[in-house]
Amino acid sequence: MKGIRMNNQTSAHHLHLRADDVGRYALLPGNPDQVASIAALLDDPEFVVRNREFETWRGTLDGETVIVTSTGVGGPSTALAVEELAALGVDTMIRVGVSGSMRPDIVNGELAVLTAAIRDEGTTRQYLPVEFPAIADIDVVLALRDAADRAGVPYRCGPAHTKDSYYGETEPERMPLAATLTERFEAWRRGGAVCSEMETAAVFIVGSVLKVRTGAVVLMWSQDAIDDGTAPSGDPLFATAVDAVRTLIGANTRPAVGAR
Ligand SMILES: O=P(O)(O)O[C@H]1O[C@H](CO)[C@@H](O)[C@H]1O
Ligand SMILES: O=c1cc[nH]c(=O)[nH]1
Repeated sequence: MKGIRMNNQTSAHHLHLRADDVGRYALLPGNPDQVASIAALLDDPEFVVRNREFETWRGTLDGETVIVTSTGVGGPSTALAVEELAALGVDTMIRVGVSGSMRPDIVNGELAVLTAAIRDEGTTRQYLPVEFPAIADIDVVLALRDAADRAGVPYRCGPAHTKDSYYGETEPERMPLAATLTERFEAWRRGGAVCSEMETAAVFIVGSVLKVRTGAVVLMWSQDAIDDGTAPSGDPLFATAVDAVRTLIGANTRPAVGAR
């Protein structure tokens, strides 16, 4: 397999997936515990394989194979998941995650359709200079926005803040760099970031480099919910992501930027 390490020439080094396990479409939650719940919305869901933080289930939508693979937390594991899936033939990937809202008016459980990501992390700097924007594919964004409309859930569209340190975001005052973290977070907020999370920049930048389509939809915890631990339901998030994949399958288009 070109470009990635394989185990005995058969399965991808980290995901343990083979080319005939996958189709063109993948949903990418961070959390392995969410994979089966998302796959349950596909036809004929079945467990495929698990290695490390990477659990994969497979099903179909309108006859097309769709896989659900967890990426784990953060850029490094997410980047290698995108790399291995792209090498196996997946050309459309949607992150399905959880985030903290960055605006006081956002209600616990609103969704965010992410159009871009602030690259406040380290992984993507090993792919492209920071001047290169981490942006989603336009067709994936529109499919997600239409799906959120159909789901009838409140949602925002805009950029995410992607970082490496969860506690640097949620408890910056504890960090030696407290003043810098707080000042930068306020700048992201004033620039229009809707939420903060840990994987989207890697999905978008590695997707750009590998010429695959990417997008992301995330559930937003309100600031109060982050403080008191009130988890919003994941059901509208999962339904929106799966509905968007159905739209993209129906359109049957391929990534617009270059053929691999
Ligand atoms: O629920 P997931 O997709 O893992 O997303 C969020 O949750 C984790 C932090 O608790 C980070 O991975 C962050 O991006
Ligand atoms: O505030 C939050 C909530 C979930 N995930 C994050 O990365 N940050």
